[in-house]
Amino acid sequence: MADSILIINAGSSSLKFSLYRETANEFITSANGLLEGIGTKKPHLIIKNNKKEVLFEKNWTDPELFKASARDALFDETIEWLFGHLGDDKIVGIGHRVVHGGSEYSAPALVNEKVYEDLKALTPFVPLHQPASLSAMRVMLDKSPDIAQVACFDTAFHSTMPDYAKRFALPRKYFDKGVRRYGFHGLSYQYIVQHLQEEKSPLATGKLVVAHLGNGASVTAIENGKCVDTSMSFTPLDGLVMGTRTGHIDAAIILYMLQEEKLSPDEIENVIWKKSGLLGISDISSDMRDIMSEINTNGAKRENAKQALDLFIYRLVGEIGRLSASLQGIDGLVFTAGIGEHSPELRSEVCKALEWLGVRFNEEANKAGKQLFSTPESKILVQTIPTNEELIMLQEVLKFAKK
Ligand SMILES: Nc1ncnc2c1ncn2[C@@H]1O[C@H](COP(=O)(O)OP(=O)(O)O)[C@@H](O)[C@H]1O
Ligand SMILES: CC(=O)OP(=O)(O)O
Ligand SMILES: [Mg+2]
Repeated sequence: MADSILIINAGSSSLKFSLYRETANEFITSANGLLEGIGTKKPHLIIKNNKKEVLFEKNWTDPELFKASARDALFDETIEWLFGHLGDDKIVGIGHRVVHGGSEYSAPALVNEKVYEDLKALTPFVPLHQPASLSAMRVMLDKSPDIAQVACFDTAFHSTMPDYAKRFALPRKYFDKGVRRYGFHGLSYQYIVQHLQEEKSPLATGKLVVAHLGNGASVTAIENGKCVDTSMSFTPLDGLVMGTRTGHIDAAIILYMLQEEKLSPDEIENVIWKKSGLLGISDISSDMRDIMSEINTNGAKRENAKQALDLFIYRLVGEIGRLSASLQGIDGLVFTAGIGEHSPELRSEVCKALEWLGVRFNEEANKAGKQLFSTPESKILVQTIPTNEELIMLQEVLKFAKK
């Protein structure tokens, strides 16, 4: 019988989980699960062990389970499997990734009914992300009220931003109501800082920009391990071009959609969160791999794909420039998350566009996936570091776990 910790990362259409089992005083991954396609006709669950062997796989065919409202039912079945798999092992703590902690939660918090209600009140700020975390939390609170559950916030890392980086130029009352720049992907940024500290990298105490480029994408300016500014703001819609989100747009476009196109708030929400970004421009896909393959294979929509990629890079480079100015120069640039970790082509284009900043890099080292791929004459250290948001959550849960 061993202690286990469950880490849950609930997204708008997917849910990832990692189960860690204590072996010789260390928590080691024993299973990783991905429940995808929530709210579509293809809900799919796959669970693998730490050797990447498939432990369990399921496709659902009941149309009732194709609705977004079936999230809890699908999650329930996933948890059933997990509890069965545990055997005599005992879950001593659960970590939930919560995208928004508002102005009140700037550190991980033990979930109780009050915390749950506080987080629920933040739903209008993050309509696609918060309901998913809350639903996973509710299922687990009802199922296992005695297990310590810890909410780990994407916003927490950014609480050190100076006042001017937290404000919009709106009448004061909005700031007081919580309409502020918060920033997201904080668990990922925290991991990168921790990794640099463990490696005793000079970047751990220097000035750096970290680019978290996944389905959601953001860049953050960090000095001496603390956040100074970031590209996402009130919600994870702002900043860079993303898979399906607009990134920064002129706020008056929303008025145009509302007043001229007579779109409803729900329709506008759908356009700006789910139909824009790489998907909107390319008219092909939200996945960077599909965009690049369309360009490389000279597909029918090659020009669209090229425009999507060019804009993604242009806006990313521009934002790195802005953050470099806010830091008054940088010592390092780090790429992470799906695109950042796996696309040498993208990293290469970004680095070429940053030559003016003193970036020099070795293309072979970049292609080979070497962590450090800047050359000795580069003014800036350029690295690829695989992120590990789950590890940060595991560390937080261990502080609360009832063992
Ligand atoms: N080899 C690759 N080349 C380009 N992009 C990739 C590659 N592998 C993964 N990606 C991109 O990474 C994205 C997912 O990143 P990830 O960090 O897992 O996102 P999330 O956690 O938001 O789901 C995908 O949308 C895909 O575009
Ligand atoms: C905050 C955010 O955008 O998260 P994700 O990239 O998982 O959608
Ligand atoms: Mg992610």
